[in-house]
Amino acid sequence: FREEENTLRELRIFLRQICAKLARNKQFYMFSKPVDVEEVPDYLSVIKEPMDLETMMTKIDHHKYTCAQDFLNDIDLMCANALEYNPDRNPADKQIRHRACYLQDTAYALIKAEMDSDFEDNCRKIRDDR
Ligand SMILES: CC(=O)c1nc(NC(=O)[C@H]2CNCCN2)sc1-c1cc(O)cc(O)c1
Repeated sequence: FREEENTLRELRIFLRQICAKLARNKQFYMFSKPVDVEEVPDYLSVIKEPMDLETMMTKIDHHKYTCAQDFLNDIDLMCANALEYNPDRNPADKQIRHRACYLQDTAYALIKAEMDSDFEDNCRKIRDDR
């Protein structure tokens, strides 16, 4: 059991580094904090489950992620929300969709590049056994 806690601690440290790196990128500014309903008043009537990088950092600290895929699922949610809220062909919507896809691809690439697949397999086993 102590080994499992060590593995999950290592996962949290790794995910914080990934999350911080994404949040530092100016191109992902609009994904860094919860959507500001002052700026986009109808957002919560369209998007049922908002997600952002600050919320994800808090979820790491609350031990909500037991493997990298759980973290990537929230990245996928954040991206899907942006595509859903910005469907139109106008330049503003297109740019936000592009940024959302770029964020998603960057997150997957960072994790695949820096995470040992055996480590992720171990984390998933811990998740599935819980
Ligand atoms: C994150 C997101 O999905 C988002 N989408 C927007 N879309 C629009 O403004 C489109 C909607 N269609 C008509 C043309 N405007 S603004 C916005 C946003 C940007 C920020 O700088 C902070 C923030 O919290 C949210």
